[in-house]
Amino acid sequence: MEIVDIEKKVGKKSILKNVSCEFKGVYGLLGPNGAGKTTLMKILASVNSNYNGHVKKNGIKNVGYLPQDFFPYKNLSIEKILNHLGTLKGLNKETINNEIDAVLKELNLLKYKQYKVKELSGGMVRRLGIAQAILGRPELLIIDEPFNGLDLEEKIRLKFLLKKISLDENRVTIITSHLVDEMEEICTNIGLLFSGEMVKSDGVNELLSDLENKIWELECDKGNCFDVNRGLILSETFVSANRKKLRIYSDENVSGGKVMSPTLKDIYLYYNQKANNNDYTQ
Ligand SMILES: Nc1ncnc2c1ncn2[C@@H]1O[C@H](COP(=O)(O)OP(=O)(O)OP(=O)(O)O)[C@@H](O)[C@H]1O
Repeated sequence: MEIVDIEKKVGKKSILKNVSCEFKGVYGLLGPNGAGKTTLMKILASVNSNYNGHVKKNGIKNVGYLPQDFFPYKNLSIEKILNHLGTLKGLNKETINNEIDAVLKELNLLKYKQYKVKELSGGMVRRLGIAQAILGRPELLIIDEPFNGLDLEEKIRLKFLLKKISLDENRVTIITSHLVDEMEEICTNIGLLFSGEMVKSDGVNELLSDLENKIWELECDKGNCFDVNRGLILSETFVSANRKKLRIYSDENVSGGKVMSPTLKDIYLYYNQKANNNDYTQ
C-alpha cells in the first residue's frame, strides 16, 4: 500500500503537502497536534475524497477504520453496535454472527457483550471501536489515536491487544499517535509527519541504526555547557537544583558525555528540530 504526492488544501491552507510513503507491517504515523495525521487517515479510509495525488491500495478491498471521534449510540448493547456497524461495512449477517464472539474475546470484551455503551469505561469504548474495525478481518486496519483519554492501566492493556492483533495477522495496520513511547513498542515502521510534510518514513530498526553512536548524555552545571554548533540538544532535564542532564545528537564525540542507545523519542526530537531549523547536516 502506497501513497504518492497527496496534497490536501482547505481554502488557502495547505494541510498535507505532497505526502508520499509506503505503508508496511504495523505503521505508526507520528506527529504533533495539527500535523495532519487525522486528515491523512480519513483519506486512506476513503472518508475524505477531496484531495490531489494517488492512493495505491494494491488490491486491498476490505478496510477497518477506527476514527479519532468514535461515539457509538449510548443505549445500544455491544452486540447490537457490532451488528449495526458490521452491516454498514457491507458484511453479511452470517459473517457477523460467526465473528462477533471471537472478535470480542480478542478485545477482552466478550463477557460485556450485552452491556450498553453507557455502562462502559472510556477504555472499553475504545476497545469496542477496535472490535468494529477488525470485524470482517480487513486487510487494511486504520486506527486513529487509540490511546485518547485512557488511563495508564487501559493504555497498557490496549497496547498489548494492539500488538497481538497487528502481529498475528497478515495485514497492514496504520496507527496514529503523538505518544512516542507507546508507538515504539507496537510499530515496525514509522512515518514522521510535521506541519503536513512527511519528513521521514522507514523501518524502526533502520531509523534507530541511523542514529547509532550519535546520541549522547551529558551532565553538567546549569548554564551553557554544550556548544550548540557541535550538535543538537534534543532534551534537557534537571537532576538537582544546580545540575542538569542534556540529551544530545552529535556526529562527533561529546567531551565528558556518554554515548547512549537511540530511542524513537530521540528520532522524533531529532527530525522535529531539523524540520524546525531546516539547516543541520544532511
Ligand atoms: N475542515 C477543516 N477546515 C479547516 N481546517 C482544518 C479542517 N480539517 C483540518 N483542519 C486543520 O488541518 C490541520 C491538521 O488537522 P488534523 O486533525 O489532520 O491534525 P492531527 O495531526 O490529526 O492533529 P491531532 O493530533 O490534534 O488530532 C489542523 O491545523 C486543523 O486545524
